Amino acid sequence: MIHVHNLFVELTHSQPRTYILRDISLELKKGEILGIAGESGSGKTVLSKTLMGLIKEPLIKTDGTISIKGEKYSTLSHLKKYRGRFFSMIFQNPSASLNPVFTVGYQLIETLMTFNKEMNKKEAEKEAVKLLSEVEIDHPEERMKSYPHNLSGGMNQRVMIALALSTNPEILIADEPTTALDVTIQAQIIDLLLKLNKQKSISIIFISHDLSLLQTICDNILILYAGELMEKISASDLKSDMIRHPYTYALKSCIPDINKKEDFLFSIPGTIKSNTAEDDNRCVFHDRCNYMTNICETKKPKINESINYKCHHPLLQK
Ligand SMILES: Nc1ncnc2c1ncn2[C@@H]1O[C@H](COP(=O)(O)OP(=O)(O)OP(=O)(O)O)[C@@H](O)[C@H]1O
Repeated sequence: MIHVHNLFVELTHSQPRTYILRDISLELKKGEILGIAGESGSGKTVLSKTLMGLIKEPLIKTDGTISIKGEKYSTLSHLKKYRGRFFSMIFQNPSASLNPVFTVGYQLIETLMTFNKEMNKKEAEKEAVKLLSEVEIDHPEERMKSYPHNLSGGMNQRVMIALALSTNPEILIADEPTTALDVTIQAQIIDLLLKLNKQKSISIIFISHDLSLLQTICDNILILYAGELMEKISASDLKSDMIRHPYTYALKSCIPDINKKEDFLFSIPGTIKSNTAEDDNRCVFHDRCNYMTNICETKKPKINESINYKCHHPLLQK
């Protein structure tokens, strides 16, 4: 459904040249759930916004193509027509994404009528109630009259999902959709997304810091670091520690083990840095990697269709 080839997004007018996304290629199939993980600042949100053609200065796409349903685009302005109709997005904080001065019903009806010009108000109202019950909101007719501040965070996230579904998208981009919710509500929202994925064959791009969640719900996971794709791994390989890249391994080691009493929690030493022209000929993770050798400082490792990790010293070959 989507193929991204060698995508570069840079920060304009920066010295040295600064890459926000560098040489990213990915593929998303119909019905697939693709996870995107990485530390804060690794480029997860910029990648999803680039797919929707939503980035603007100072961010600029400098190279690469995005193919959607066989149509190949090298400029982002052409992606506008897919926004809403093909891609919908749900965000971290539903209460901030909904308009506080309009009822839930009004916001759904407006969106439905904007995207379906032939739909009249009565039909849109009926469809809005149907959407609210599809996202498992009780008494949907009554809820139509509620304002976002009348609803809990979990209910608002369900309304956001209903809004996202109102355009009948083929891909849902969920950017940390449960981070602002408490744990029990998180589980309900995840269950709802998985149900929609199964029932409607909607593909989902799920952005999260939470590797343990991603390995449970996704088919494949992309590990980003400083704007570069470090590894593409299947959920089953991640679960069974069939990990190649030291960064993926380090990220997974940050998940606390409930069965072990530990004196301290593991964290990756150092901090993520900007990806600049200085990284042209070296591994961008080299300065934080336990396996670093001379080659890591002089040659950038490659990731491609046959090698799913960007590392000179993949772990399983040791
Ligand atoms: N409008 C912008 N102007 C300048 N830099 C930006 C802009 N938007 C994002 N960036 C930079 O791009 C990098 C990637 O940001 P992004 O928000 O995609 O990270 P992320 O992985 O989603 O982080 P988080 O998990 O904290 O949401 C960061 O270094 C960020 O500072």
